[in-house]
Amino acid sequence: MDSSDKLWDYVFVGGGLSASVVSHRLLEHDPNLKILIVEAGPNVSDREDIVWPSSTNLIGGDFDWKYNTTSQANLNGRNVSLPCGKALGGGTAINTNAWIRGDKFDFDLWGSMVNDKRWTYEGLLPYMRKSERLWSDTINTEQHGQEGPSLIQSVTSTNRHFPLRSHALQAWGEIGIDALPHLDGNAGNPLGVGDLQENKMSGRREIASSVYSLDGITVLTETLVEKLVIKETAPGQLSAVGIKLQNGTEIHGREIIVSAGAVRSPQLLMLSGIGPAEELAKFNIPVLLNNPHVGKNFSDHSLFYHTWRVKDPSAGWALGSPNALFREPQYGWGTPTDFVVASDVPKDGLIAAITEDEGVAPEPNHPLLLKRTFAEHVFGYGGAPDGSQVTFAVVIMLPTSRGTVKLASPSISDPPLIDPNYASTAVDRYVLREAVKLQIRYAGSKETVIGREILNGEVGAPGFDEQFSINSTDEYIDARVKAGLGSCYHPMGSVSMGSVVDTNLRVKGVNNLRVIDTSVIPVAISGHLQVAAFAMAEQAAEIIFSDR
Ligand SMILES: Cc1cc2nc3c(=O)[nH]c(=O)nc-3n(C[C@H](O)[C@H](O)[C@H](O)COP(=O)(O)OP(=O)(O)OC[C@H]3O[C@@H](n4cnc5c(N)ncnc54)[C@H](O)[C@@H]3O)c2cc1C
Repeated sequence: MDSSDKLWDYVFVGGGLSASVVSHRLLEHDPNLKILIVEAGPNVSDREDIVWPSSTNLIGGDFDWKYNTTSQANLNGRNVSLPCGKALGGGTAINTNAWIRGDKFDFDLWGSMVNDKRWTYEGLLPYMRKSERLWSDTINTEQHGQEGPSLIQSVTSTNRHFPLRSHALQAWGEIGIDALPHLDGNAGNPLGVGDLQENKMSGRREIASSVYSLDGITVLTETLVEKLVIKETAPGQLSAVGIKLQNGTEIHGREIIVSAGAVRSPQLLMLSGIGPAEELAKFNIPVLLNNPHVGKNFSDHSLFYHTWRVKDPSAGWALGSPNALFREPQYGWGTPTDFVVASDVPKDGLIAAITEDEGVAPEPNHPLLLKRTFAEHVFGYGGAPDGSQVTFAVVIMLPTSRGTVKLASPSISDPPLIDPNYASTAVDRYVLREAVKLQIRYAGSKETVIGREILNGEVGAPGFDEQFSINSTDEYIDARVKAGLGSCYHPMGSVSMGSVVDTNLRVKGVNNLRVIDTSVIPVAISGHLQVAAFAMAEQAAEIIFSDR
């Protein structure tokens, strides 16, 4: 088949999560549509090292773009590794499968920012439900779907009953964080303790391009799109008419949909002449549309790990210990933890941090002062091969730091310059410090059963002589965070709705061109982006269809 012969109805640039959902739904609406997806990576849906539990070919493997950020000023100048999926299904081919929706408030802020109710929580809820098939038909039924393509398992539905589960729950309660109703963190208010949920079927990976079948859609894999073909179709009227592949082939379509992810979508727009004029001028790219917002407003959730010693490894608390329980296969079916825990931060310190960032004290109705999810905590049982350690991860869920995606060269062969600008605000540094302090109270104080009975101090980190303890100073915690903070693999916001695309996901100023992926999300979402991305793509398909 020569894909350059036809006039396609829809041409997708990138065959990741969003493209899989939108293209599948479009064809479902109208089976006569001619749809093409061009994806840089291969189809990995049958590879055992991808779909089976305990796969190791994920981060840093064959289907990871293996990006690095620019030197991060607030992280000792480190270049931070930022993995992204390079395969049909995109991130869902290598991601960790955590199914975490986030806070209702974040979506409502998105909707109010762009003045369109479709992007509020209530507006997206039908699509969150449409995308999922929850294992339970009794938990929060008005919040969850039962018929969607993505099967959602939980740590309890898969019978992973870790030996520390009741201790872990008790310990959170002892420091003031209570269990959520039905232990369900995916009902709009995740503040509290919820069971881990994952888009997996008994451990088997649910790649978006498999669960949303692409039968009937033409897919070119291992093919890089170099740029979009944009023409002046009438005086002052720009229209996307096709794409150009790296091998020089031009392909034409009635509508072009860029779904290359939050790192590559802004790059493709800029290489095609849409972006900040001064950026394009650096590489002699003719400016078709000067939009200074392309590549701005970029953010990522960040992740910090620390490890704690188990007092008595022979007690069999952690993976790797001789505990026979862990030989049961289901313990390899997902992340070894019981709970995903979401917390707010103390507001006094937050007010000081906002004042430092914004130059004035915040009004009482400042959005950050509401009770919201700022941090997420995951206490994990896979710390050491002999079961002698457990891990603690904190994720900064509501970053206020904003960075950029800029061109490194005029060639698609070079990844762009990726600068999430981690921990550049006083708010983010404060949240990190407070979240780590909470975890130290949980793991290293007499306040909790875990600190009293199970653990025996923190392991520490290379280059530091002391370990975390309840006596750790702010300076020490900050230094550890600077040395250890990494990406949580959730780039977003670089082609923002409102400033680059409209609320129908059309690129402002160019006909027949949309962007649909996490780059359009204009605010930080305190979920792990998959849920938001699936719901956004489900809604996008309906918007496209009703625009026809
Ligand atoms: C290691 C890792 C772990 C993660 N863990 C989780 C998790 O546990 N829970 C969660 O909710 N989210 C997780 N995520 C994030 C989630 O997978 C992403 O947010 C999601 O996949 C984004 O969807 P998207 O459609 O925006 O882009 P993607 O799914 O990334 O798709 C973009 C596609 O475009 C292709 N592409 C890019 N440029 C070109 C080009 N020039 N030509 C052709 N094709 C191109 C890419 O190869 C890719 O396939 C994780 C991500 C990673 C990488």
